[in-house]
Amino acid sequence: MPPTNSTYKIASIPGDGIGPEVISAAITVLQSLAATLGTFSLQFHHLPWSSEHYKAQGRYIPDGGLEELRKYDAILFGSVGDPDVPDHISLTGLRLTIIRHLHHYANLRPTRLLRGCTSPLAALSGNPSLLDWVIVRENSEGEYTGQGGRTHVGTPWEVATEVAIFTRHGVERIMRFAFETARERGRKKGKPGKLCVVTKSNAQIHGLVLWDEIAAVVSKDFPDVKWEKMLVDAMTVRMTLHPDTLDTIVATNLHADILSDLAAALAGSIGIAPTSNLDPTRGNPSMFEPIHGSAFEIVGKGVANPIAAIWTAAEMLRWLGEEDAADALMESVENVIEEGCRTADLGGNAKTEDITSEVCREIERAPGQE
Ligand SMILES: NC(=O)c1ccc[n+]([C@@H]2O[C@H](COP(=O)([O-])OP(=O)(O)OC[C@H]3O[C@@H](n4cnc5c(N)ncnc54)[C@H](O)[C@@H]3O)[C@@H](O)[C@H]2O)c1
Ligand SMILES: O=C(O)C[C@@H](O)C(=O)O
Ligand SMILES: [K+]
Ligand SMILES: [Mn+2]
Repeated sequence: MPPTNSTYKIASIPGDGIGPEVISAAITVLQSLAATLGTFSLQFHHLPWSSEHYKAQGRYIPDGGLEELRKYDAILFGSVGDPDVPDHISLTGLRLTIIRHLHHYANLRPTRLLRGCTSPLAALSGNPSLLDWVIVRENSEGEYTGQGGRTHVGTPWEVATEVAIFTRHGVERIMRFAFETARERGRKKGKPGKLCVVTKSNAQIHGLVLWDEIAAVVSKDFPDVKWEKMLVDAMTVRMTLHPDTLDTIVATNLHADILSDLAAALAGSIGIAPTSNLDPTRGNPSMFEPIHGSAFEIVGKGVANPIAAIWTAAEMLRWLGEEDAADALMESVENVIEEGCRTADLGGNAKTEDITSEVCREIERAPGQE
């Protein structure tokens, strides 16, 4: 196919902690890729929305900011969370507000063992292909709706509620998205799609029973996808002991949040794991971020692993339709890790900027680029 030379407008929100360090690395790598391939270009617009901004202005997002986001083709996000601001204020003030406003109801969290990474699972040594998953996280409701409240605050009879919300609309749309994802992954592998619906309907007897019922109804439209249910506690055991039996996984907002950190650790580090907050209707720009947070204890040391942010950048390119560029970027990343250039979380002593410059060098010397 001839190059289309599209130009994409990207809003970057580096945020807090190591967010600015890893987003700067991802942007450097993306610009090197765009310059080398010459098939697309990227224009970044930086938005300083962060806890510093909140401490100075009393809000994370300025007036009109959410509307402004709609002008972009995608959003590249770092992390939010600051030692001086309660975590629930920062997460709600920035990440969750954007996700709610732009209807990012599907959150995709791919995990695989990149070349050169070592899993803590002995069973995977010598056969990394045994771990290749994508977790589909429901990103709009469940345990994350902010419904509930506190009364009798500070007294011995204080009450707090945290209400999980499951709507037929919300559950059905994420199930359809998960079945479609499983079908598409099966098609690419030349096998039937495979979906594991994570649940906890033995104890969460209303919302998760609805979840299971809707999964069964939606499955009728996907007779080619092999699906099953699994309780979330048992799922942690299966991920650890039988990773090869899983492919696409769908879970509620909170269950998937927890399972995806486990998945990242099983693939070697939280420092490599990417995520995409998607509006699958494409009515709004989607937002891409590493799954990790602000990592306060390593801020400013130059040791943050930028690979989660770089893999995130590859997923952003994929969503924008630049599949070949995304594949080329991941090829370069894996070559760098395999050559032994690794940050401390992966057992090495390379700095953030070493990985960044090595990935750029690898992009420039990839086949066809000399
Ligand atoms: N989406 C987000 O923006 C997001 C995600 C998770 C946590 N948070 C926030 O971040 C703050 C810290 O949370 P936490 O400590 O639970 O999670 P975290 O992901 O920030 O850190 C967990 C551990 O992983 C390490 N780590 C994380 N990313 C790394 C990287 N790229 N390279 C090397 N090591 C890395 C950290 O040093 C720490 O030991 C909190 O305020 C939390 O609310 C935000
Ligand atoms: O759960 C969240 O929203 C924050 C963070 O832990 C994440 O994984 O995105
Ligand atoms: K993040
Ligand atoms: Mn998380």
